[in-house]
Amino acid sequence: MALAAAGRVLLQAGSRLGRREVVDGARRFANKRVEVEADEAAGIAVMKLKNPPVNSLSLEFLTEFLISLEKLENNKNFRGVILTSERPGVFSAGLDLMEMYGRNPAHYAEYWRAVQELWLRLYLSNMILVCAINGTSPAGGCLMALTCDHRIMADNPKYTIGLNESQLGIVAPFWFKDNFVNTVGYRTAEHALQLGLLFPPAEALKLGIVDEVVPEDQVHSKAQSVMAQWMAIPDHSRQLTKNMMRKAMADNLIKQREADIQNFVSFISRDSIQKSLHTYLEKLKQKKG
Ligand SMILES: CCCCCCCCCCCCC/C=C/C(=O)SCCNC(=O)CCNC(=O)[C@H](O)C(C)(C)COP(=O)(O)OP(=O)(O)OC[C@H]1O[C@@H](n2cnc3c(N)ncnc32)[C@H](O)[C@@H]1OP(=O)(O)O
Repeated sequence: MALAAAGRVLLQAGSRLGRREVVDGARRFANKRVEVEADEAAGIAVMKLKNPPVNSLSLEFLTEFLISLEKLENNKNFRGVILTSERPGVFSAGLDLMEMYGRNPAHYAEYWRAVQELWLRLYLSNMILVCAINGTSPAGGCLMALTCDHRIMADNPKYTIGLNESQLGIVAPFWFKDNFVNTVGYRTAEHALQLGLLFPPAEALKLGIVDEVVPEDQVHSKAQSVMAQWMAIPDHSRQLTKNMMRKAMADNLIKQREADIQNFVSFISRDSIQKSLHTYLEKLKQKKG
């Protein structure tokens, strides 16, 4: 119920943005930041993140992504989604730092609600989600991948994945932490979260952050073959099992959603946290010059 209401708000936000949909033979639809190649006969869609330069999860991106996902969820012909980046090299740089820096409390609250919504929608999706991680994926990018049922990462040692929030002077919220703990186990999560570690593919595989590492040019074909394997399982039994495994964790956020937003707003508004973000943003800039 709460999810449906939030979804309506996002749809309204989407139309406020005035984005026009491009429909190409009903097989491909795109808004500015998300491209969907939808093969209705096969029941599979490929969702490509395309929010240059680094697929950061801005409020506009989150809104467009949620609208595209909802379209697929509402069409019962679609059973599986492959999530990937349109720009190989960066899967997603995570939450958009500019949405959390130098804004007002109302903006922080709106942004955080959308971040929660993305996580809940992906984590509780009835569809099979396969993540084709074709680039670096820190923090919120990693979280997005963690919501999927199966993760395949490109074997490129330049790419890393993990929850690096503590390196930015911020804290991974409890539901990021829970999702991570449920994936890699408590001790690994405790260690990695405190140090804000980012792992190259081989290490990520060893720790269970990803399920498979394959040569870069095989990420998409592998995602298709994994999807075929998952599609062979009857939907009702797979969905009931997924729900049984995930519901308690999602409910834990749903029941304290407003408190979580308030925590985020007061945490991110602190002068000390804004200073940390400023320092990190400067570091990103200096890296270039
Ligand atoms: C008492 C306890 C209470 C607890 C309460 C908890 C409350 C909750 C607290 C807050 C929780 C927040 C959780 C946050 C999650 C996140 O996801 S934070 C984001 C983390 N992301 C990163 O650290 C990645 C940073 N980026 C990079 O490392 C690199 O950009 C890259 C991804 C490796 C790509 O490198 P490259 O291709 O070389 O591109 P760049 O030149 O570095 O970047 C291009 C431009 O993009 C900008 N940019 C990069 N990342 C981001 C980003 N995440 N958001 C916004 N913008 C980004 C970068 O600055 C460049 O900009 P220009 O200089 O203007 O070109």
